[in-house]
Amino acid sequence: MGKKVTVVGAGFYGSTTAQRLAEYDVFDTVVITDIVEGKPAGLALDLNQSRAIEGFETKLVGVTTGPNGEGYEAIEGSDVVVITAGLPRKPGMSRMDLLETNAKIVRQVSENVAKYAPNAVVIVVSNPLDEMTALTQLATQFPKNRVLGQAGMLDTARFTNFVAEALSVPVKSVKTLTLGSHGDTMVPVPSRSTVDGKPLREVMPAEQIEELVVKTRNGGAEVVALLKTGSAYYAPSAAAARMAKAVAEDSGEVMPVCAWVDGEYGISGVYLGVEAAIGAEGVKRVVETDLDADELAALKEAAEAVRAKQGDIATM
Ligand SMILES: NC(=O)C1=CN([C@@H]2O[C@H](COP(=O)(O)OP(=O)(O)OC[C@H]3O[C@@H](n4cnc5c(N)ncnc54)[C@H](O)[C@@H]3O)[C@@H](O)[C@H]2O)C=CC1
Ligand SMILES: CC(=O)C(=O)O
Repeated sequence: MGKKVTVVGAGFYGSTTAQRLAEYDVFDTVVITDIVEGKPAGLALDLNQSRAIEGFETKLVGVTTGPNGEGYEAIEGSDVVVITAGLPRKPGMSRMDLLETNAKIVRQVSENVAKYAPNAVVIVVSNPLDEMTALTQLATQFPKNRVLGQAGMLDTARFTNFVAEALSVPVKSVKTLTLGSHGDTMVPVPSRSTVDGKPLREVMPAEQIEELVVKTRNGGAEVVALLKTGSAYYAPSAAAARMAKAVAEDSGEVMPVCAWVDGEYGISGVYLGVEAAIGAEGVKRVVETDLDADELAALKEAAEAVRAKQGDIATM
């Protein structure tokens, strides 16, 4: 049977994710849902009309859902569900300021996903990301490997871009890594970063690396401050779409994602940004990498910060 993916939320993140997923042409169907009357259907109509130009066969279906789960039958049989529903930040807001509002939205969406797409892998993007990923697992009661969050790919892509720009080298020649939370305790990992295979620390002074680490942590806020009306979506949707593709193709590709950590790095019982192999079952395995002592300490600190918040969301 053909593959099916659902994108919940037809805002900036959801619509660009749906477009990327359709253009990959690896799914038979992309369903896009929102609570706004007509918007998902309009987006699907528009995207379907681009098929003849872009040359993809994937069919898009847009559905408006109601407060009591009306319309959710459309997501039945989804192999993957990407949850983008929720408010984005405005200038001056932290991701954590979205916690209570988005928790209500994500819980309602998750309960319907559990009911109508009980076998799906769920990729969460709504903020605050680490907490919303934990909440989705709680509300769906899906196995922990089948619920993961998108953040690390985006944060890593930002770090890579900043290094490439600073050194005026092709993006392709740069490899970086970012772990930890999608927030203040994000952990960019210079020790695992290279330029043309050479350690980043050999080609860039320590102070400049530190500047780019800080710029990476503020990567999302910098875009919010410029856009003023919402948050980033081109790079974020590229990351979520790649994760959904890896699930559909059962590729086993290793990506930085928010995954359930159970003993890796000496950390247990928390959703955290780590590298993981992604496939049909979601997270196939968490992949540990060597970290410097200070990077490992920062990752443990991130785990404790996220754990404290993930406790609160159980009651939201
Ligand atoms: N994890 C990450 O790296 C990133 C996360 N985000 C987060 O993604 C979320 C979406 O961002 P945008 O698309 O830019 O916002 P947006 O405001 O453009 O779209 C959000 C959409 O969610 C819809 N929605 C609200 N309640 C819903 C429900 N119960 N069911 C279905 N749809 C519902 C709204 O009607 C709206 O169309 C935000 O929480 C944002 O902070 C954004 C960028 C990066
Ligand atoms: C919005 C958000 O989380 C980001 O751009 O990183």
